[in-house]
Amino acid sequence: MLPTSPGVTGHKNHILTSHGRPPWYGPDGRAIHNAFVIGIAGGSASGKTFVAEKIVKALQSLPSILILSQDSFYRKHNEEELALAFANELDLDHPSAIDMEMFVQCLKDLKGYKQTHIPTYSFVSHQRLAETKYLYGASVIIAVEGIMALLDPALRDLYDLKIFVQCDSDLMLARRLRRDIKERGRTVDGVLTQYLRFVKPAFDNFVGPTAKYADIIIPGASNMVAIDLVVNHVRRELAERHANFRAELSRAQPALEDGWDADVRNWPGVVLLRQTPQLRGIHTVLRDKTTSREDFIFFADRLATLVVERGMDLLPYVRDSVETPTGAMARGLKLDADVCGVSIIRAGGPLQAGVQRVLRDVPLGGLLIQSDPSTGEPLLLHSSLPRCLLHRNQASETHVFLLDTQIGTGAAALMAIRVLLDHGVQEGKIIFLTFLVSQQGGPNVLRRAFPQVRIVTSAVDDVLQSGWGALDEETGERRRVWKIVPGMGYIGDRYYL
Ligand SMILES: Nc1ncnc2c1ncn2[C@@H]1O[C@H](COP(=O)(O)OP(=O)(O)O)[C@@H](O)[C@H]1O
Ligand SMILES: O=c1ccn([C@@H]2O[C@H](COP(=O)(O)O)[C@@H](O)[C@H]2O)c(=O)[nH]1
Repeated sequence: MLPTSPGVTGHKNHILTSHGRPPWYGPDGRAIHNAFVIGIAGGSASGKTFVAEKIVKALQSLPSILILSQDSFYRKHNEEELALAFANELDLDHPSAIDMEMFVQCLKDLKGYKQTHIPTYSFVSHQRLAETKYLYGASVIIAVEGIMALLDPALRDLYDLKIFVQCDSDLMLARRLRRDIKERGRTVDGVLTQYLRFVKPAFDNFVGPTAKYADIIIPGASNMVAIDLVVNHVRRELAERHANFRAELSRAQPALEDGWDADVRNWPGVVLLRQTPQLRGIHTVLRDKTTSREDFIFFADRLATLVVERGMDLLPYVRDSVETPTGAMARGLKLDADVCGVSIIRAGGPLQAGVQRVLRDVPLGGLLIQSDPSTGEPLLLHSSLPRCLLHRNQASETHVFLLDTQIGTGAAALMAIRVLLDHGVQEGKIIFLTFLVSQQGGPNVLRRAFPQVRIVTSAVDDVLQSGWGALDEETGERRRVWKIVPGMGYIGDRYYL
């Protein structure tokens, strides 16, 4: 757990997720635009955090909003620097006090929809802490606040909107005195010494002059009107982006490319399980609407094992030899890959259990993706990836079994693959394991966007039918639904209900 006490920066960098994250990529699977970034600079205690929090609060109906604080990027201090800091004699207001390179890199990652790890800094111990904070999915707003947020040109290049909070210096000093004594364990003398020696000169030399880069100057007090203007501007910008995205999606109806075989079964990346009598028998039970829940679970579990076992054949193996109990040597193979499983919740559940039966101690994670009832768009509601995927260098070496029992339109699959790629997983190391795919729709969408992803399926059904679901009592609306025909119905419901 990260410390969330005052004086520690972990509590400042947080993502607020409200209604889920809509697609941040187009039908080709590539990101359409970058996250919208707001840079907020101003003197110490001018009200930067206050402004950032008010903006985020006003925009809370938008998904995935992050406040990123420059305070997290103070450098690690050695013993000598620490002693100076505790004596209020370390200059923490000079630009060199901030690890600007790391700040820029983290912001670049977030703006490009990649995951990142933010350092944590304690104002009480004047030190960078051992913990880092994993951040991912801030697709909409990143309000970057810090005294030097507008100083570095590389940082400025990343902002879509630049704000400077202009505050009277007496007010800043009064606020700082109160805050540093209450939250950062300082004394009146200490705060004043540091202020006169470092904070004020740094403001005059470095911070104040960056106001010229701002698109908008916000007063440090009584600033709700200015904040409202900013919020309206951001809303307009984001609405425009969303409208463009919709237009692009509607233009890109899935269609077979020239030269593609009309039958999904013959596509290079699609591995269809051999249609043996036992497999067909299992399918018959699962497709039968009169099958009891107990039988459904039993046969779904059997099918999951067969699908996962087939997926195992797509992983790399190396030669191995072992001595047998007879004293002879036997040549064989051993698995040569780090593998994890990520299921699309909750229909991926039966396959997740299958992966656990086949690969002992396999790291597992989940992605909760549901469709928006009003637009039909997929929404990423929750992501809990296994630890091996949180760091890019490890993620790039890991094979991922992505698990969902059906691929219909391919919308959830596309989103899940995008999340994995954002974390650095290699496209060719993603193997989608499923019970059933539709001949139209899903595989077509996936092959077009991510041709290296392989799909292992136990069946291909011919029809993908769209229709309207049951009436929602609360909204009075019906949700657009897709079903594979003949299909197996909603496998998650039949398995878990
Ligand atoms: N517009 C405002 N109205 C009232 N109090 C404010 C306002 N802006 C900031 N403050 C108060 O001033 C103090 C310092 O503000 P903060 O936003 O933490 O400064 P900064 O992030 O610039 O260092 C906080 O206690 C905050 O609540
Ligand atoms: O260990 C530290 C690190 C920084 N400071 C002071 O913090 C302010 C910047 O933070 P704001 O939230 O923008 O006020 C800067 O003026 C440093 O002097 C510190 O006191 N101790």
